[in-house]
Amino acid sequence: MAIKQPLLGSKLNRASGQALACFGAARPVSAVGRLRGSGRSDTAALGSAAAVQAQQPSRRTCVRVAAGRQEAPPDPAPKRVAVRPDAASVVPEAHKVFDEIIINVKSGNGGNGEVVPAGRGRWVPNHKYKPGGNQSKTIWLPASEPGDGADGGDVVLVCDPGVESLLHLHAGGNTGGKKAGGGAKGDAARPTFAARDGSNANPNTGSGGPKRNADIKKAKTPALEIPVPPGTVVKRKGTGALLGELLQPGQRLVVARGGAGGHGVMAPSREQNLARVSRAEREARNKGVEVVEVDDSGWREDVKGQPGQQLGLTLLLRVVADVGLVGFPNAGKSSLLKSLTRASPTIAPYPFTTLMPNLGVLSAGGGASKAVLADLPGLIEGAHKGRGLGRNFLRHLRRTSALLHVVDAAAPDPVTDYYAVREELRMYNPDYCARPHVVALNKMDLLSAAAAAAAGGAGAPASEEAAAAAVVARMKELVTAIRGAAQAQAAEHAEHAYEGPTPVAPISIVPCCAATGEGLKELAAALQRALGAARVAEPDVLRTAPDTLAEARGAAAGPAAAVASLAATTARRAAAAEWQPVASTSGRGAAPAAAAVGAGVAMTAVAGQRAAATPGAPPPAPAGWDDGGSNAGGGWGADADDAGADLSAEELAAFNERCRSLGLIDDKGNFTNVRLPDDEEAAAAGGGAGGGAALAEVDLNAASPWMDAHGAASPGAGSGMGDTMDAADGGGEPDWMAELEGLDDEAMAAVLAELEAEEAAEAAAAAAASPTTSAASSASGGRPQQRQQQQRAHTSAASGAGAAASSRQAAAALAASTAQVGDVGPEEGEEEEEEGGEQLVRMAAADDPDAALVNLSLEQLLAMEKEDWGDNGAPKGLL
Ligand SMILES: Nc1nc2c(ncn2[C@@H]2O[C@H](COP(=O)(O)OP(=O)(O)OP(=O)(O)O)[C@@H](O)[C@H]2O)c(=O)[nH]1
Ligand SMILES: [Mg+2]
Repeated sequence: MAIKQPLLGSKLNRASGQALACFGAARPVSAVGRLRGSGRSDTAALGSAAAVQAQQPSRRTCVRVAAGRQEAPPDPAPKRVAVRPDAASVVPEAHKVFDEIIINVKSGNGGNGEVVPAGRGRWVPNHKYKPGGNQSKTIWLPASEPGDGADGGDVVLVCDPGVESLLHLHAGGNTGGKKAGGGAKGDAARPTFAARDGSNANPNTGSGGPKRNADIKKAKTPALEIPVPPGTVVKRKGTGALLGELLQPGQRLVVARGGAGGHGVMAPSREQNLARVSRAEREARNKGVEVVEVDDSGWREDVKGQPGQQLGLTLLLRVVADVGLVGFPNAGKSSLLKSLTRASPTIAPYPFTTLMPNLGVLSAGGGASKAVLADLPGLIEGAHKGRGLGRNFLRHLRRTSALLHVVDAAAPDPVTDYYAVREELRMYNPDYCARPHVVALNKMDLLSAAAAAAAGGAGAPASEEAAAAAVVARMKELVTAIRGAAQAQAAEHAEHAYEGPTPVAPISIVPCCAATGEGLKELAAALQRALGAARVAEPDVLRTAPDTLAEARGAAAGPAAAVASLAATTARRAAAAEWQPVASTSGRGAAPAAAAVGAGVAMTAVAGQRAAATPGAPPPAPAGWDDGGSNAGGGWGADADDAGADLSAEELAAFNERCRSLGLIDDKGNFTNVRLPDDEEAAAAGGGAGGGAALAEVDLNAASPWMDAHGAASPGAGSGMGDTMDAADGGGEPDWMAELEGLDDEAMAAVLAELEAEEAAEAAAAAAASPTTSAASSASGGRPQQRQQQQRAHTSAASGAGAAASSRQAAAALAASTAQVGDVGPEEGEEEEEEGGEQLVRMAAADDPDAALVNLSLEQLLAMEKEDWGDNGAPKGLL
């Protein structure tokens, strides 16, 4: 009985049979095995083209290759995409992300192969012919030399150190705005880069190809090279699959393989065809296959060139730099980069002047090697969640080894600024906080000017001295408080057992002034030390040393003692360190700024002497998270600028007071679980109790001399920047931050209306998806209310943890700490975030049956945790 077995379209490919006939080779081709179009259509996936090419020999069923061919011509020079630094075309996109782009790429189609009628040769022009010579004009080309079509051009990304950004790709592709060969819906606006198609083997068999000499086996098609800057990460759009990273100059990544050229085929003669068909039929029948139809047109498919690949790519730039400059907007990062290096970034008195990282090479500071500094766009609170495009900016830190925290010393609360940025780093990626870092207290000139004004006016010698003293006092206070904030962050990390390495203290805190150049030498030296530390430090050294952690944990038992013990640790380090006085710059003039920087020397020396004179000072602590004192001679931990290392009783009191004002410890000296709230939380708290009141005062605009001076330049009504950030907050979508900048009132109203509509749609979708949470969310009227609910829940959970008296409170603490784990998770896909969030919530609920009793229903808790997880910036993509 005949077995009915459809032959994939019920057709046989007779080309296979022909191969047997032509070569008589014992190829493993069964009548059912060789199917029409086999192996020819699977070129969509990246890399499959290579596999297809590997199969090519087996596909050449009817090609006879003549011996003694000439060598193939050398590859033509690859075509390069012109870099168009046409800023005009991108200016309207201001405040969008330029270091990320989605592009379409399309590799070239393969050219068609040649079909030569069986048994027939032909006369072709003789290229060696010269008039008057003895060569004939034409030569007889045997019929057995059909030419192959050329492969289509590849699309290749090339790492080019001469390119600094992805801007040139934003300027458009090379297809004149056209989408090459179709593409997914909605991607028409993307820049499209298409490589050239392969030429046909013979102009008679297709269109466009150059006339080829039959001696040439296969023409080459130049690849389309797209230059990208070092540090470009390439992902497949849609799946997010990482295709590769380009780090080294000259590195190449083939992102789309050109389609394979069609094979030259000698068309079978009628007799051959008949014989082949009947043989295939016979073989199939012998195997019990019922043959419905025999397709002998397969060889024609072989002649056709394969289509090229077409895909969407997401290109991200993570700069490759040694030091990343981080800080709030307007802190002076770009100004410092400009002063420290030869880079010329844009500097302006409005936030988000810097949209893309600026690179500069630091050769000062006595370091043997040159360091690349990357000035990043400003961060704001909530950056780790994406506020103000923070996530886009934070990812640039991935490849830096050390950080320079730029703090505006003249801002209302520089310490809070520093702490806020540190927290953003920690919540985005805890590893960032374990990197050696230097704090630059920038704009000391403004501090000095303010002090001089307060002391009775600049110019009078007596008041100048008083001003200098006031600046020194302020600087000392700042240095001490920043040290304290760093330690408190480490202590908090230990107390809550957050994931990741413990945040480290700054290697140096350097007062400086980008405007006058004061302190820059010291800053450069400090950066070199930080880089030295990063180079020598094992990963473990960057992490927490157990003994230091133990001290930090002791904070829970005796907070005041813990603060003292932390301070003592620092003092021990100061005593043990080989003090290296900072080169004084005070000799340059009697300006208060110079005095302030010079005061760093005096204070360093005083601190060193005082620490050395402390009776019974314990031996130096072992290398640790903020220590590593073994590197004498200016290495890791040699805090030459650590003016606040040794604390007197009053200083300690001031330090505690500072911590209290920051909300890091409560009135009794206990470390609190208070985090710096975002603007919404501050608004919800209404300048409420405890640290909230102090924290609510944080306002980038208020009372800032430099902002006031330039406030009028800010767009929109009111205080510009502040308004913009609030609007971005209200929208809840970080990317709106960019969009809102510079909009007029009308446009702003339209954007806000759109935001509201979107939120309403979101709420409706959420209600449809989850009937249990819909009641709560609709009752509370959408996302802002949901957030407030979450905040209330969060607050009650935190306060429960503080009291720590009952199992319910323990439950709240558990829930809170569970949420924190989510906060610091690494980046992953969005779906994973959701799943992970739910999982954690379920775990929390399962572990703690009392959770529902802590002023919260389980539904509320679920909603809160989901919200938390979604907003915590946890990981989208591998950034
Ligand atoms: N007086 C004074 N002004 C400074 C100093 N450093 C920077 N500025 C000013 O501060 C403003 C902001 O400087 P930028 O360097 O653009 O600040 P940024 O941190 O790069 O700002 P973003 O790019 O927006 O994040 C500019 O008007 C600078 O002139 C300084 O040391 N003293
Ligand atoms: Mg800048």
